[in-house]
Amino acid sequence: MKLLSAAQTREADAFTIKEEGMSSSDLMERAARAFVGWFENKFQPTQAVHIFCGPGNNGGDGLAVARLLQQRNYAVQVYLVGDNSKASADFKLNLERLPQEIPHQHLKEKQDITALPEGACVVDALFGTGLNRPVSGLYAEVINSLNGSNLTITAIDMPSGLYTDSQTPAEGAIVQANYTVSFQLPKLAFFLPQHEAFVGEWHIVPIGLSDSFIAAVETRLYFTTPQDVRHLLRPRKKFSHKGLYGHALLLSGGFGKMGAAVLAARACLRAGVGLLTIQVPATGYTVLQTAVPEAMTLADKHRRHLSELPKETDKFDVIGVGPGIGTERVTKTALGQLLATASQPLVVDADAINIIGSSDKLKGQLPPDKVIFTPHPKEFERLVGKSNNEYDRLYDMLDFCRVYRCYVVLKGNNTTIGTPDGKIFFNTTGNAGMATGGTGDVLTGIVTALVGQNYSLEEACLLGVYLHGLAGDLALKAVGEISMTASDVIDFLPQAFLKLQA
Ligand SMILES: NC(=O)C1=CN([C@@H]2O[C@H](COP(=O)(O)OP(=O)(O)OC[C@H]3O[C@@H](n4cnc5c(N)ncnc54)[C@H](OP(=O)(O)O)[C@@H]3O)[C@@H](O)[C@H]2O)[C@@H](O)CC1
Ligand SMILES: Nc1ncnc2c1ncn2[C@@H]1O[C@H](COP(=O)(O)OP(=O)(O)O)[C@@H](O)[C@H]1O
Ligand SMILES: [K+]
Repeated sequence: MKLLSAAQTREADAFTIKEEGMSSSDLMERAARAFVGWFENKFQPTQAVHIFCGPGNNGGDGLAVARLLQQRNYAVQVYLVGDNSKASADFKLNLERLPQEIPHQHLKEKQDITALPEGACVVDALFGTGLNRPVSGLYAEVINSLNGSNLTITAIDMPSGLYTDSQTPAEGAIVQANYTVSFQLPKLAFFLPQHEAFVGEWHIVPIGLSDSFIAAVETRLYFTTPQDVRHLLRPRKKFSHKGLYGHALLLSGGFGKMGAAVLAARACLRAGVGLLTIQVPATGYTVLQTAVPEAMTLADKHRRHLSELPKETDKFDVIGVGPGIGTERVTKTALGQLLATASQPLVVDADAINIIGSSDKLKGQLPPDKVIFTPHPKEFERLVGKSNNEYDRLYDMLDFCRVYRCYVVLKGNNTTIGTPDGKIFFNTTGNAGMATGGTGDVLTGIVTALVGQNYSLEEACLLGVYLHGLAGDLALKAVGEISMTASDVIDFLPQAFLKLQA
């Protein structure tokens, strides 16, 4: 699904209003109803609701929400913050519609801010996607007092003060919401870890924005939904044989890190590869033969480190390289040979990223349109460099993808995939239980398997990352986030495939 900028969201609102022949206040009413539908499921009418409204349409939403909640027997109190003389037309309309029984108070200066009762629910309707400068003055005072209140805050559309799609200047006050209930589509800001404390848990409520507008609008930003990836999965043909599902080679493992090779290999097999060969340092030979009997194992001549490529590398359809390999000189040399000679796609992870990141020569040898990097944030920094903030990191990632014509899978809570043609996809599966050693090796195995099965590199990234997170989400239900291990993620991979196919 596409992500829209704040400006595109405004255009989508305007287009929808025109297309459906309704007024902007009708759309606002729809938005308020959608918000209230979510709110009712979350909070009981026994809780007092304090709604803080700014001067624009976000404040207008807040006023409409106040009216609808009061109809549903919530005890509502409204605060009109700042100077409302220049308020938006739909704000004014909804202020007129506000029933007299709902107490409302103007907050015009700092002294007007009072403490809220314990247990109250706060609704933040100060600013939404129309925010156009950092929040200061009275609005900042209100925001700071809400943030200090320890009350549960639910933001309408956006946590007030946070820019929708660009870096918020450091001096601006930002609401720290527990929940953000946003209209129709998530906003770019929700996907950046630096905003966790502001956005809280985000939810989307549909408001019927024009499908045709969204289909036509140009963007390079996407988030992955089950619908987006489901259709990518290809069923197996009845008369097919293992030769049709690719022969993958994994170059992985090192002394003390043979487990990385085991995890990547097991995941690779569970993700449907036809044949798998693993090359490990000689001491790992028995480990791999025992732990992964389905795979063929080659022993490197070096006991502790990878130091050579197999004799016939051409026969493999894909090569996954990196988990557990270390950064010894012999390994660097072998990796250099691989980059210089590989004819097939490469999935590059862990220390293979670190080695390439530290050498401009190796970067210069990257074969175009053939490499997928799967760095975690530290490895990303070593490969691409340090960015000023997480927006810049997205642009730096795209630059890197464009210059080297490669794919980058930046791992994290919303793993972010960059493509050489300038697209960015945010994944939506996965959980903090996966923050444990070895889960990245599992991803390498999965993506390698998918490339081996002839999925395009973009498809393999999207599908692999989605399935990896989904397996983690299914594991979460069975073992919880604290006990989850990388092996659990592999164990739930079959169910993840089944769920996506269902
Ligand atoms: N369009 C639609 O039909 C629908 C829209 N919807 C809702 O509308 C929201 C967008 O509404 P919006 O565009 O009116 O902007 P909004 O976020 O309320 O802020 C603008 C106001 O704030 C002011 N202002 C800005 N920054 C400021 C600052 N730092 N400090 C102080 N003031 C500041 C700015 O004033 P000015 O810049 O003129 O001083 C202006 O008055 C969207 O998030 C969703 O909730 C839904 O109802 C669905 C239908
Ligand atoms: N908080 C989180 N939410 C969702 N996924 C996470 C979280 N933390 C880690 N993960 C996932 O777990 C994997 C960790 O990879 P990585 O750091 O390379 O681990 P390792 O090197 O131990 O294998 C990545 O795919 C990442 O997306
Ligand atoms: K808001």
